[in-house]
Amino acid sequence: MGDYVIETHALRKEFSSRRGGRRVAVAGLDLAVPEGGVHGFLGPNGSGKTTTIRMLLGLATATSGTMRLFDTEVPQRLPSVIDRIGAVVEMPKFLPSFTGRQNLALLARTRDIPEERIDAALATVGLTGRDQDRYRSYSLGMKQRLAIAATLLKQPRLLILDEPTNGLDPSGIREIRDTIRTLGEEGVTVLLSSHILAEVQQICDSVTIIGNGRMLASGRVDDLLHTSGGHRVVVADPTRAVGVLEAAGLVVSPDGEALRVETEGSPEDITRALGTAGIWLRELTPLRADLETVFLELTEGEALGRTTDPATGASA
Ligand SMILES: Nc1ncnc2c1ncn2[C@@H]1O[C@H](COP(=O)(O)OP(=O)(O)OP(=O)(O)O)[C@@H](O)[C@H]1O
Repeated sequence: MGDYVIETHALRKEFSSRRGGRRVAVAGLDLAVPEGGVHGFLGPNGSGKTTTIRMLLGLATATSGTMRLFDTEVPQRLPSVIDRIGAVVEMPKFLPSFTGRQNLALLARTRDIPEERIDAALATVGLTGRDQDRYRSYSLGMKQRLAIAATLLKQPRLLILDEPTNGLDPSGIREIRDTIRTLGEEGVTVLLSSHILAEVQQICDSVTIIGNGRMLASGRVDDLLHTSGGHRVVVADPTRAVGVLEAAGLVVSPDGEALRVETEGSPEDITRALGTAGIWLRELTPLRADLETVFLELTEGEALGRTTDPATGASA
């Protein structure tokens, strides 16, 4: 305890379904988010990310389980830690005819926050220079960054962002990514939920991958990617090489002009087998699995949502 900014234990959330059964949105989730850096909270659509975030923020009631933020039990003691937490769960309502800066100034005044913080917040999200434009002229990405700037006014130690890149074009995604990376480097702990791995892989230090409300994997991105993705092999005679490699007990598949030797084969196994048969390598390249591949393997076959029969409790 104490090393994690967010901890949940056996967290569960059930909704009543229209058929009178129960829909299990979060099914016994143990989440542990270390302090500092960017933590990806990843899972397919409907896997329970938003529901978990809403429970952490006291916006939804857990059916059972426990949650701690900054080592403090929530929702019971949420008021004592809420000042340290910023969250963008849905787009806040800004005044369209006000500029970005005026919107922030209004928020600062109503929340009794020194207006001097506005410049820093705008700079962190990369809106300096566009702050005098009216909100209604902002692109979706700029609106999203202004929403983040608004939460930065209270200088949070934990920032929770629910799918901040949803609906953005590639340049908008890049801008949000840069903003989040900056925050992580400044020592803020960022919980970043997403269902698109490729978007977040570069900026996450650690991740939790969920499916159907359950944890499928968690840890440092480097460790999750450690599993080799096999090897690419190029030889003059691939047909003969396939026979030789398979005879050595390796799993081989064609990969364009090359061959792909699956994860079990070490570089030594491959070179030994081919060399013994007088086949000389032109190329041997380790294939590094990316987070998207790990994610797809883990979430493959995960049905979205789950309903239990009210009488038997069995999954339907
Ligand atoms: N208010 C609600 N009433 C009934 N069911 C709900 C409610 N909110 C969420 N659910 C269900 O709970 C499950 C998890 O939804 P949730 O929104 O938490 O997933 P998510 O991982 O955030 O998905 P997305 O990436 O699409 O936002 C889904 O099956 C959803 O339909």
